[in-house]
Amino acid sequence: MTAPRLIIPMGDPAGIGAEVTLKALGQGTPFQGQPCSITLVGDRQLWQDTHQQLLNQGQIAADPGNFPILHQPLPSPIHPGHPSAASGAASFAALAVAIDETLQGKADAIVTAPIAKSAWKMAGHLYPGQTEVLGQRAGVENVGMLFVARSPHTGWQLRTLLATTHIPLAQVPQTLTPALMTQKLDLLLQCLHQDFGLRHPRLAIAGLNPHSGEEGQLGREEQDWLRPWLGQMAQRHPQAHLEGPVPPDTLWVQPGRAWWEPGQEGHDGYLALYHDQGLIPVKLLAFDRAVNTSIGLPFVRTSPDHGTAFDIAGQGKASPSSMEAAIALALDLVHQRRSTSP
Ligand SMILES: NC(=O)C1=CN([C@@H]2O[C@H](COP(=O)(O)OP(=O)(O)OC[C@H]3O[C@@H](n4cnc5c(N)ncnc54)[C@H](O)[C@@H]3O)[C@@H](O)[C@H]2O)C=CC1
Ligand SMILES: NCC(=O)COP(=O)(O)O
Repeated sequence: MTAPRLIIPMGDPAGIGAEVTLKALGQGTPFQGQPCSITLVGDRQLWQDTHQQLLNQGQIAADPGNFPILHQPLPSPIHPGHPSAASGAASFAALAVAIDETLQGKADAIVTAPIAKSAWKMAGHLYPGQTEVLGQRAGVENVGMLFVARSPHTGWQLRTLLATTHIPLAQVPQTLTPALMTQKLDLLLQCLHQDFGLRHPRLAIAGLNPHSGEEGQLGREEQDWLRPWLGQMAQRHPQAHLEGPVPPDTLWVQPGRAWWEPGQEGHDGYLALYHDQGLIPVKLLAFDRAVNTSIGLPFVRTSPDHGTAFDIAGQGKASPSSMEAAIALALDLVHQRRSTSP
């Protein structure tokens, strides 16, 4: 069996993508003792300049010269911390190359460095994020945004799927429908089985309103359709244990305990109804180690949970820990899928 082949597009060249990637790769490969091959995508000179700058600061960073680089020249000069149409065009092109290579069977997993959606817009690429581009190019409509983080204190793994992602808050109630929720729940259960080996998972599903609506006094979605929908889902998935709609504030008490206190149990997965409902607890607990994973794709895709960090770009201050976790999880998922594929 060949070692997993990972491909890493640089992300926004005005951000911290190259820095966290080279720091995470440290001495090169194998990665944390695991054999793998890594291909970098992006402007060769920028990879090399980033390496040189980190070396000048006495930091540990892998030499990009030790990896194959699929060179994507910058359309015009980039200034760290300043996203532009050029930086957006470059990050979009690098992602497109990584997807093409993977769909052609030349890589097993894509580990994306962060892009800026605003820079994509400046470059004329009107996508809410990388997830949608990955789904479209892979021909998959139902892609899920799952955040995965392992507690360094207890070893417990937090897994949170977002039912809706990059839409304005005001659009959340009308976007959430029983059909969408069914798609996302099916996807989460399939992923927990395929990628994490969990056949009988315990899941908690968030409510939308304070106190899950308090019998309609604080919002009606729970009683109008979320509760009946959950009843149907319990019949559709008798192998799983589904709880909800859990009041969205108290939902996160138990994962907090499971994260910090040995012996505490959390659920195997959480279904949050919108971006910040799921990501505020994820980032509060695990900003330094959570991984954004796209589920439903025909290949593995992971990414650090943070963004481009333009405020510290080019300064050598960025922490590589979430990128390290993203690379490690990509390797785990490739191994897991290989072991379960027929
Ligand atoms: N996976 C992706 O491609 C993601 C991209 N973004 C994009 O990133 C851009 C900036 O978003 P923000 O909300 O400002 O989030 P951000 O994560 O880039 O920055 C938030 C704060 O965390 C700090 N930070 C982020 N990563 C860090 C690291 N590795 N080490 C040390 N400090 C770090 C930053 O300096 C900043 O103070 C936006 O354009 C957004 O669309 C945001 C999240 C994920
Ligand atoms: N908040 C998560 C995020 O912005 C990542 O989005 P994507 O680019 O991975 O779709």
